Amino acid sequence: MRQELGDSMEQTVFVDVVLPVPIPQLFTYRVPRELSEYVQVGSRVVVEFGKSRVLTAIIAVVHHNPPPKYQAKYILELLDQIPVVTPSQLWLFSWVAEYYMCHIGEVMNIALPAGLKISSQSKIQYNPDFNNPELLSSEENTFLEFLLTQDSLTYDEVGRYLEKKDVNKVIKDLVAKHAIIVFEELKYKYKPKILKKIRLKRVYEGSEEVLQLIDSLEKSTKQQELILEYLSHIPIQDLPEKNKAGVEKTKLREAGVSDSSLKTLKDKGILEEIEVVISRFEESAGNPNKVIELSDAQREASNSIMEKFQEKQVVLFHGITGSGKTEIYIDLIQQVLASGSQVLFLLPEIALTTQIVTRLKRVFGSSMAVYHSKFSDNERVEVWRGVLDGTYQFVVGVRSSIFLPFDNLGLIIVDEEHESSYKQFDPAPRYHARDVAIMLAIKQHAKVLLGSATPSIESFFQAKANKYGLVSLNVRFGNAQLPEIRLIDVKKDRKEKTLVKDFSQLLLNEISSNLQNKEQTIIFQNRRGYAPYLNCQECNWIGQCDQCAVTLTYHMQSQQLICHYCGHRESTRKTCPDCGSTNVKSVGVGTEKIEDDLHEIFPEAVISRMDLDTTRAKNALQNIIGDFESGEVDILVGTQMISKGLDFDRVSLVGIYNADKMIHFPDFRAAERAFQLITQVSGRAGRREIPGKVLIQTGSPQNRILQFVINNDYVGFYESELIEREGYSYPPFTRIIEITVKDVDQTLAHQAANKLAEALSIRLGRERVKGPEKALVERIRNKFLFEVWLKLEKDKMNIQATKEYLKKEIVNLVTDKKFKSVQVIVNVDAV
Ligand SMILES: Nc1ncnc2c1ncn2[C@@H]1O[C@H](COP(=O)(O)OP(=O)(O)OP(=O)(O)O)[C@@H](O)[C@H]1O
Ligand SMILES: [Zn+2]
Repeated sequence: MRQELGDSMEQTVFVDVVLPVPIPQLFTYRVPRELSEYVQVGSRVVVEFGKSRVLTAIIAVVHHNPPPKYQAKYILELLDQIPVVTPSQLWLFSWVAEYYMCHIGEVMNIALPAGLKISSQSKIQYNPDFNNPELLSSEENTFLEFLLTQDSLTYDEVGRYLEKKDVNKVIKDLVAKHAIIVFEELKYKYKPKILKKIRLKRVYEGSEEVLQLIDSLEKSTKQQELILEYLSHIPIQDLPEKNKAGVEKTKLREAGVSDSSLKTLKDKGILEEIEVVISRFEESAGNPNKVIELSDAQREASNSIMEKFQEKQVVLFHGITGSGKTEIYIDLIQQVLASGSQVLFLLPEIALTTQIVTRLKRVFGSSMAVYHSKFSDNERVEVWRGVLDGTYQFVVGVRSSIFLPFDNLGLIIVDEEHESSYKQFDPAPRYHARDVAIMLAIKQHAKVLLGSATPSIESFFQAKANKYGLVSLNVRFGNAQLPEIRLIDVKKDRKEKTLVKDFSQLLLNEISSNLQNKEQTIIFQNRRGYAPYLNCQECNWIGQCDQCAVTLTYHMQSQQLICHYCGHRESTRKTCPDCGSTNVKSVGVGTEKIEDDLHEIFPEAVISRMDLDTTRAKNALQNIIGDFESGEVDILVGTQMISKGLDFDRVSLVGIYNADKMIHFPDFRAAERAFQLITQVSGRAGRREIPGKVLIQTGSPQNRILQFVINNDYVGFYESELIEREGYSYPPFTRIIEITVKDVDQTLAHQAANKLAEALSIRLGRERVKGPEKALVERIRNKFLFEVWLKLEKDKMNIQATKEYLKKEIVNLVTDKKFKSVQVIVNVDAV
């Protein structure tokens, strides 16, 4: 907060600011006297950083102490009279930085929408003092002549003029010859949305005046028509005060009004044009008081959640698929909003673009804001400001919405709390939104509701330990029953040669009878593309990414081989690059191939596909879901995207094409993930009157996880998984810090990782330090990756002290000349 200045008003004011860059400390700047009264914590300032960068920073402290070690520069500009970042946010940013071992500037960078960070761009200008034209080459001369005709040019514009990609050298030379000047121009990123409107000048507002005006235009039919058209929108004869708001220009145009008559009437001083700033979000006709009738079981669950909140900050709500968790959330949200507090509802990325938002909008209308990565920066800025000024008391958003400027939260709901997409992988901060939400709630004395049909092992553990309240809902809403789940032994079918394109007869029969009954089917395969790889049948060549240690995935539609790690693409090959054979085949199965095979087997069926490849465009996902909802599509093939909280009426069959990859994945969380994913996908079946069936194709029907899945036994799964976790010291018994050491030189990366692991084990003990080992994908974008894992027992280790020690050891490593090029990445609570 701003400190009292008392009678020392003459003293120079300094501010310590957070800069959106990875540096460990705050920087001090000096405030020009004319601004010193206005600087406040949480306001943005524009400052120069380094020699040529201009950045937006946030004021964290206002004081009178000049920095001891350097001469403070002046702030260049103060952007806000009213702070855009709250004290609670600044606190959260530094908590996140500390906990996830990154810099506060990196948190700020992720938290603030780009539209709130003005940036600078370099431009060049002719130097008016230049008088050595003999120094210039003829090319430079021509360019300078062109520059003289322009005010200034951006680097891009220079590139376009010179038809060169890299103009740095050209510019550097010209600067050295003092022929041009480089300067920074600030670009404001946020642009308000402007609506152009037309209205009558005030003198015509009265009914007498209007009538006279119409009469006076007797001879100019077009102009008279325009006035009459205007009056049809705004009957100022009856309501003169309506004139003030005017009519949208586009509305008049739609009615056939020409620009020329508009211009004439403007020139004559009869009409005027005004611009108003409007919201980017449509006013939707919500009915804020829509009453939900909860079923008895739902009402009981809702009451029980409220009761548990009396004692516990966090409640875990374990409600099976289709139990109607959303309706219960709505009930709770209404109660909290009515008490005057803010509510944040977190959803995983995919779930958010879809049905649930529509359902919430219907209840909460335009008082609810949505915060999403497919929104433009401008839209994000409007949500940010709307939360600040109280327009939005309720926000539904993805993980980054925990950074919005709330100051009075009453409830945070984390739906599908088990979802790993709540954890950010790259770049830093590598935070887990669920865990940050709990910290935020503690800070603001709010409650947290974690909801899932398949809770994370961590959360269920906390609930069992009585740290969180636990509420369970074990019946589906209405008359719906949980689906019947059966395993199909594909090994047996393969031996008996009854598989058709790797589909079992049983699954095909069920799909076929579903088609006859006009019921819908979902087929799940957790692999996109056509086939995992291309393989030469003669010499065994396999298509690999040049830069990453992975096979390239074959995509048939685009006829490309694509690396799913770095995005590298190349066109497919008909012949083997090694031996020249034409016997090159695709091996393995992705969603694109399944769609293709099903087309062949069921030519009459309408089939659609939902994966990363088909949903890139802005509305693609909605369209796929819409077509499936409306019943136009018979079979939907998809990756894990189809498991995310979708609610369809007529799905009576879910087929899981191959469960084996999921259950045999080499990762301590593989079992948990597989159980969650298969249960969630299965949960899309039979959500209404029609009972659902789930068929799972597998080579390991005896597998522990699958046995729990078919019995719908979450608690059994949890208990068995917990034994495994305890045996191997994995979370929830430990915290895991994953350290990745990267370098283009494999040996160097390995040596560096070894050195770090050695240093860490001296203090922590060998048994707490695992590795270094090659990462699962050992090379990405030409860098070799080695991982060191710290397993820190929660009850024995001082995590804070360990982190400090780790920081120190990393600094030791990277300041060693030998390892100068090595990059170290720390991921706290890696998942
Ligand atoms: N009280 C209610 N009144 C009317 N319809 C309801 C009610 N409760 C639930 N439903 C309907 O039942 C269906 C399932 O509810 P919902 O999608 O909220 O389940 P869920 O618990 O979120 O399941 P999942 O975890 O599988 O996503 C929805 O279509 C929902 O509209
Ligand atoms: Zn690659």
